[in-house]
Amino acid sequence: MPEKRDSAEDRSTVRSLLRLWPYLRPVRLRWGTAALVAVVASCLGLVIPLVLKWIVDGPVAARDPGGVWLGALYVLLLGIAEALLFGFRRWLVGRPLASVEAAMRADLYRHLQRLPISFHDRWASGQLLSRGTTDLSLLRMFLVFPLTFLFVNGVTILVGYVVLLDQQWTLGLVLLAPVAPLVVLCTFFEKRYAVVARRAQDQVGDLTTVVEESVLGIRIVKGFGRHRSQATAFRALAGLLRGTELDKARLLAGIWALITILPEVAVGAALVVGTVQVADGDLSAGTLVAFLSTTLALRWPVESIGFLLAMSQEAATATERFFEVMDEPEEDIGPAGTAAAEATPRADGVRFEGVSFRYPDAPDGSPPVLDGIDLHVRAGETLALVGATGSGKTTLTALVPRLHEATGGRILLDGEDITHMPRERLRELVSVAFEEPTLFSASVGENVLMGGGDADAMTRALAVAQAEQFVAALPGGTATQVGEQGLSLSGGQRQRLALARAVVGRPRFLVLDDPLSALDVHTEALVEAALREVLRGTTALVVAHRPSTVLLADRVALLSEGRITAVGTHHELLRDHPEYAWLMSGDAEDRGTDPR
Ligand SMILES: Nc1ncnc2c1ncn2[C@@H]1O[C@H](COP(=O)(O)OP(=O)(O)OP(=O)(O)O)[C@@H](O)[C@H]1O
Repeated sequence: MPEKRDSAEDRSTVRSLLRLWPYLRPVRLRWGTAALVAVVASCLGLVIPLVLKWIVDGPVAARDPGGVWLGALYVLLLGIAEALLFGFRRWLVGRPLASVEAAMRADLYRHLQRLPISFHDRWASGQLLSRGTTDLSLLRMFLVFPLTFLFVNGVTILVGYVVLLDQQWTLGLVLLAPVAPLVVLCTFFEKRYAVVARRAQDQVGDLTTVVEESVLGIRIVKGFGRHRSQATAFRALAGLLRGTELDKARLLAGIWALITILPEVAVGAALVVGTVQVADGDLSAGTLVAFLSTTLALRWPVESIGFLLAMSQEAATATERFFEVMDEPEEDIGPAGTAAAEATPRADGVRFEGVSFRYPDAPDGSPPVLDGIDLHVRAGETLALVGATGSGKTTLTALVPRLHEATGGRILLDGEDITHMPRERLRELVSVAFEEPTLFSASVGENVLMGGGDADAMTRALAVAQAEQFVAALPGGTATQVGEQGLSLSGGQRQRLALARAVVGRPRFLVLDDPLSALDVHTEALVEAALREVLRGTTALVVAHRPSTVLLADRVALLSEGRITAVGTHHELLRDHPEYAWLMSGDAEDRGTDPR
């Protein structure tokens, strides 16, 4: 994962949280009303001690039972009003804040779809998953509770202290004594907690990655009997996370203890001073009762500050982690408008002119994967790309739909530079199928129609990919659910559906990265015969490892160490280029070594 860890000090908690404002803005009225309702409810709690003072100094002193009952009724009504108002607050914010979380999640998902492949190459999927789930849930909890209560409790404490100072300023000052040390301690705590909270949230991401990999790779894990080592790796990470969570708990326990003990000591001192004052006749018993009840009413607002700060810190970290992804630049969508699409370009096929490419995360000084590629795939032609493993074939094909950006040179489709085309149009023109076919949790039909076209086109495409028969035999035909949540298909069946998806929209340009590798030779021959029909009007670049696939092509280009070293027909290359002959001989697969 590329992001900085333990970087919570880079940005203050408040500055991090302020970035949530655009999401909060639509619900600001409701949130503001809810906060006001909570302040009123909380301050109602401070009226109760004043009623107690009235009861003690009034009806109790005058031995008037009717007055005491009346006072008790006031206290009961105040309590009920406080509870109702808090309930109302919850109702006001519950739904709007859930929609804030939903909006953030939708934005994150949309953004992830638009980030370049190089971003996804760099980031572990578990880190992205944890940001979209755990972090956003943390943020919703923060918006519902700590954000409101830091404000509400702050106002309550302020009002409470004004009431206390008003009742007896000397006792009030005794209670205020711990405020300064507490502010210093809280600041120190917040800094330490920020670092640990960040570490914990990153570790949750790492753990998610391990779980995800183990689930996706369960066949390998079982096949190689690696469940013990996977479990060990999982336990190690879980142990790390447990340690970090314990660090958090220790810090929280420490600050909670201080936040509880210091004010309690001050209350004890105020009680002693107050009792002496009552004994000296300087203070009424009712005032002392009211004073101490107010202090008790302030206990929760004061004690809660510790964990409210902790939750705010976690929310700030979650916000940082959310915006680390959101701040990543999206792929540029290319020039706006469709003017270029309307001007009918000359049919020129695909041209690579001096194209070079180096992966952004390649080590410094390493040679580029592709270097000065000049290649012309004529309009309507099928060109096979052959090369040793690791020679850059997949990389070259990925440059055509701009899954990666060429770092030098240019690629022209029918004479038009692909960087001058809107990306959407480019991807309409170019269709792709990869050796590793990915199917989504959707029906067979939906998977195929991702490539465009209609029901008739799908029937044709399934026929080309020789998938008609097995699809018809599926329990629900093309409506059968496949992918992770659905029926499991064989590798060859998946490849054929991926191929159908690539050809269904009858694209002008087709890029196939060894899409028939999992088929038996008979099925491959049938697919190729049908593909030849499709490819007649299409310019195609096909990565090939086997002579049977190469025979599908009009010409062949040999890629060697990132350069095109020969172009010609299969037979010309077989005759003139030992490396090609070696690659096609089958010995290459058997020996796994290069003839050079
Ligand atoms: N995301 C990446 N980051 C850095 N280097 C990469 C990345 N993907 C591939 N490479 C490197 O680029 C080189 C070419 O890889 P590529 O997948 O294009 O080869 P290939 O010819 O398609 O191989 P194969 O026939 O085995 O599929 C390899 O050395 C590989 O290690």
